[in-house]
Amino acid sequence: MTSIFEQGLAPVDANYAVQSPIDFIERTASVYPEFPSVIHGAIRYTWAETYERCRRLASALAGRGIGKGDTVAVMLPNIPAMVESHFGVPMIGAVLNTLNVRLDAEAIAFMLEHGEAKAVIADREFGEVIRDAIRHLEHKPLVIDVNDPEYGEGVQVSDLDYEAFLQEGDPQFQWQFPDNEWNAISLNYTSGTTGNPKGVVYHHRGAYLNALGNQTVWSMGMHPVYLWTLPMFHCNGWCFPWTVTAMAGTHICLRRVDPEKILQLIRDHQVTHMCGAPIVLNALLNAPAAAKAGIDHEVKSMTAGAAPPAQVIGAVEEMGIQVTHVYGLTEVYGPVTVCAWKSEWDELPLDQRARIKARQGVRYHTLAGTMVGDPNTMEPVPRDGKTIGEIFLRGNTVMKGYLKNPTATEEAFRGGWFHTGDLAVWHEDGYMEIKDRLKDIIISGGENISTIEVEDALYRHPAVLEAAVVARPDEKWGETPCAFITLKPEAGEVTEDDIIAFCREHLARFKVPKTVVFTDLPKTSTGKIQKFVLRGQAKELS
Ligand SMILES: Nc1ncnc2c1ncn2[C@@H]1O[C@H](COP(=O)(O)OP(=O)(O)OP(=O)(O)O)[C@@H](O)[C@H]1O
Repeated sequence: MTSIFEQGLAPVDANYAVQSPIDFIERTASVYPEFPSVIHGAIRYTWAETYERCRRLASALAGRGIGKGDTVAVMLPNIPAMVESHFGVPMIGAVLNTLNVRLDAEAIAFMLEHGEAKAVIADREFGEVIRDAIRHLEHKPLVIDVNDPEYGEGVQVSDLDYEAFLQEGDPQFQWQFPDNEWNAISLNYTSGTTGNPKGVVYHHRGAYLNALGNQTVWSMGMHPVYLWTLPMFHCNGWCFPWTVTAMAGTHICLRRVDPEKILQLIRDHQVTHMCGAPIVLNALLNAPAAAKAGIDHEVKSMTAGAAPPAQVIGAVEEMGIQVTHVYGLTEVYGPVTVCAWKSEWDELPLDQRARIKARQGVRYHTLAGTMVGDPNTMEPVPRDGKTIGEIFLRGNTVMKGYLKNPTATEEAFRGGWFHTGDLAVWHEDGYMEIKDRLKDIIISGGENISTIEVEDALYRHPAVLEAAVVARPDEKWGETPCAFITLKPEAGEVTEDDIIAFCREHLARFKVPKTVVFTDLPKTSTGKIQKFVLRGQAKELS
């Protein structure tokens, strides 16, 4: 007897195809050609037009000798050219390197050189930086200038205009599927909250899976109206350029995060979905009441990038915006776990619901496994909601590795898991809850203090707009919590003592900040608070 496994049913062309998210645009453009694809101010495209523009881009790049395995860098805000790059570049087997638009010329030059970019597509807003960066390069890439009519300023980066470049391309270009789904689709440098950028390489299969994973965990139906409040340069917009296209949705472009503009676009276009760091949600909450008025349709938001304080989740939901809380990193294509919601929690009071939702949750369907474990023994911690361990992830939506950095790659994958550097507890129901990043946790008198827990308490203070807590070196305790706080404009007089007294009511005594600094908080381009900058400031205080 031979088993079914031994019947020689090998994969053949008829039953085994490469998985790539560029496939989605062909389907959407052929099924829904007249549906709106991209809206940017006065610019409106249909899916037939967007598909044509992507094919032109692919063809024009190929015409300039760019092809399989070459890197094409883009320095773009969330505009149509950015959506088009997510398809046009990989259509020729090239690798899309989305650059962080907040970086300076030196950092950009490093990335262009390290990633060996053959072409750069750049918006004039960043013209000066790109010009400076390219001056430093030995091998000059082809530079394409994007003159966005919605911007109309900036510095021209080359004589080759993006629209003219598209005209060089064939709108019916017969693009090729990758011959292997393990081929690289994109290169994303880590955003540098830790200061050391590493080139994270994604493959077609992972991008395809995470794009569909997003749709599944969010129960996203057909034709979402998706507002680009998350930078597409960050983990390829968490794979949403591909998700929204798969669902024949409309990409609503947005050059910069401006709460009043966001609220206006939500109203004008009846936006159904948007993503962003908790700080973006907080900014919407604190927008003027008039700007918030008149939104009466259902809006869904997905948040990650930092721990959303329960207070922020509760207040946003009260405002009528439903929150889905996800967690991930650049190394795993954006979000890969979700606080999967259960209807039995619907009846709980808002505050309790928000606390449950503040947990980072369980794996996406498209991720193989999560574990909270001891980083030395790699043994899982007990599911008691108390023991802290590191979060480990594994599966098809973990990066290929770091570009030209085998040591860091090996280290990151040690023991068969991807090491996140995030510390969490595991609850009895299998949901993870982050307590801190390994490098952020405060150790005071031998006790661990979760900066997230202290921040959560601070956000409950009615005068606090934003808060971040870091370790301040201390002779007696080793470290003590130091709180940096931005007050709401209408807060009035609030003192260090007021904040400390408030924290005493909500936290164990050893967790209460010993120092409070009122200031503006330094942030990354994705809206994350740069704790390493604050740690430096806290050190100086000592
Ligand atoms: N839902 C979440 N809750 C708490 N923290 C989160 C959540 N989502 C993401 N994070 C934090 O963001 C980190 C991933 O961020 P990202 O990959 O953008 O890198 P970065 O921190 O901005 O830059 P770098 O890795 O260079 O320091 C996670 O490791 C985690 O610490």
